[in-house]
Amino acid sequence: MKKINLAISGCLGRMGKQLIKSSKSNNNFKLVALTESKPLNKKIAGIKLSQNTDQTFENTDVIIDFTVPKCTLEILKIASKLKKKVVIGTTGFSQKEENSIKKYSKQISILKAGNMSLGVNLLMYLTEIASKSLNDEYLSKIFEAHHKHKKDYPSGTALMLGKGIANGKDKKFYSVIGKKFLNKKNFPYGEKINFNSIRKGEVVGEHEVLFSSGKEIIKLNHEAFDRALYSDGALSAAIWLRTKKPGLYSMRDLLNFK
Ligand SMILES: NC(=O)C1=CN([C@@H]2O[C@H](COP(=O)(O)OP(=O)(O)OC[C@H]3O[C@@H](n4cnc5c(N)ncnc54)[C@H](O)[C@@H]3O)[C@@H](O)[C@H]2O)C=CC1
Ligand SMILES: O=C(O)C1=N[C@H](C(=O)O)C[C@H](O)C1
Repeated sequence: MKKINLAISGCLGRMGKQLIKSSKSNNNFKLVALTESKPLNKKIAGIKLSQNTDQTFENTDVIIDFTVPKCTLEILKIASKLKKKVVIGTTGFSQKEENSIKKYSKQISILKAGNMSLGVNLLMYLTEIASKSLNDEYLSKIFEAHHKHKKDYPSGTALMLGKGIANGKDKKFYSVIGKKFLNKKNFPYGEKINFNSIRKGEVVGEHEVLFSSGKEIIKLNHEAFDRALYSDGALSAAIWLRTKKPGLYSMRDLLNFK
């Protein structure tokens, strides 16, 4: 089968570097473009780094984006004009930006996931089942820990897990979001879902969903140790997206966790 011409944005970032490494050892891909936020006279894997322009992406089949929301929207504007497919791993979007992504997905195929790992998407599915199975005596809260460089909180994964709790109760997610704590030693359960985000060291990613009745606590936990987890998921998404018509897809569509 013809190789997928791949572009990676944010190529000097933690995920960008991981994606270059993982794509170079994956025969399904030919790396054709690498972008960064400013002009750099630098080559990686024989490819001259550039910025996000029509010309940069002209020869691309799929763009994988793990950057910042502003960059993602910049890429989607170009991708929708050139009819390119996009895998979005970036997190920290506002509601307005989420709505823009939805609008672009009417024109092009987009797979967007706050966490590209099989484990977290399975955890979200298990969270939905737990939330559906437990009565309203059980309150819930979500804990997450990441490296000290991470700017957004709660993490995209924590928000996914919160959505899993809401889905289990057949409620709108935004109606059940509680308090968002940062670097608290302890944090309370509430009538809504409270979040606590710890930023320390070089933690790759840890998430825990807790359900408590006061008489017992049920904990669902995921720990990531290697960013290859995410790049492998993103590359699988790029392959899966190849045959998909315009629309907004998630890893749950790819993994078939219904
Ligand atoms: N969905 C998932 O499975 C995962 C998502 N992430 C998310 O990916 C994003 C990036 O994470 P990291 O790689 O750790 O961050 P990072 O800060 O190490 O890398 C981001 C890169 O994007 C670049 N960038 C910013 N604006 C740009 C522009 N206009 N054009 C091109 N490049 C631009 C930056 O210069 C930087 O090199 C975060 O939102 C994070 O939450 C991270 C890991 C897994
Ligand atoms: O910034 C990170 O590192 C990660 N971000 C994603 C998130 O916001 O959930 C996914 C993963 O947890 C790593």
